[in-house]
Amino acid sequence: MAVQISPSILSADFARLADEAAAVENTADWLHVDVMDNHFVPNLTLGLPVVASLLRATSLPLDCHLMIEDPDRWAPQYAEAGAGSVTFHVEAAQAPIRTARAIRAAGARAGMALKPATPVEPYEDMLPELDMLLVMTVEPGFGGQSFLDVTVPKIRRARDLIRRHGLQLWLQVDGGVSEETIERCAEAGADVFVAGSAVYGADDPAKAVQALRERAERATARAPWACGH
Ligand SMILES: O=C(CO)[C@@H](O)[C@H](O)COP(=O)(O)O
Ligand SMILES: [Co+2]
Repeated sequence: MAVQISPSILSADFARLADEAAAVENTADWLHVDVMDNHFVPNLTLGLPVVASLLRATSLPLDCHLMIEDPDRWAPQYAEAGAGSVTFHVEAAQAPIRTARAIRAAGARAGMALKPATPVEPYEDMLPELDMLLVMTVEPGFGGQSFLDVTVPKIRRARDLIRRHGLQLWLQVDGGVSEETIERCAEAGADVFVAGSAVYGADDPAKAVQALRERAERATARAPWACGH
């Protein structure tokens, strides 16, 4: 199971998004796009028109993280627009299974996100409906926050559930992921790593992606759960 790095453009210069995407095009796997509506989270970013423009501006697949109310209505539209992956928050969804199926039907990977205090166990039965589970490692809403260590046991429990069910879904972490914290996440079982300030706050974003990948790969190789994968 390969490590994947998804730089978050929340920490990029919004006036130069095409250039900022190009800066990581050769080293990143995805471009993480944080959609915030100022209702689900106390911050406002961008929506479908910017996603449509970004799709034309980069060859990287877009990993859209929807921090919005009513994702049941909006998430399939991001998939129809051409996002490679669309992740909605379960706390905001009225019908998470229907929404995950609608994302897949529109041709994208379906992701479901959990805020730091939302447990994974109640959603065990719906994991087969998903292509990715996102464990938030900060409270959603802002870049540049400190990694919440309290979320690491949940990453471990999520990996354990995925393994026990024999599922292939990816396990993403998002928030405060840096060269200092990425190994903790990888050892606990994460395989897709979002990083905003650690990439776009660096002098060389492309090199920052490589450095994160190397650390995650080293930690994955020594992770106990990796045996048999
Ligand atoms: O979804 C979010 C924040 O809510 C993230 O994707 C942030 O953009 C990550 O930024 P860093 O914590 O890596 O600076
Ligand atoms: Co995000």
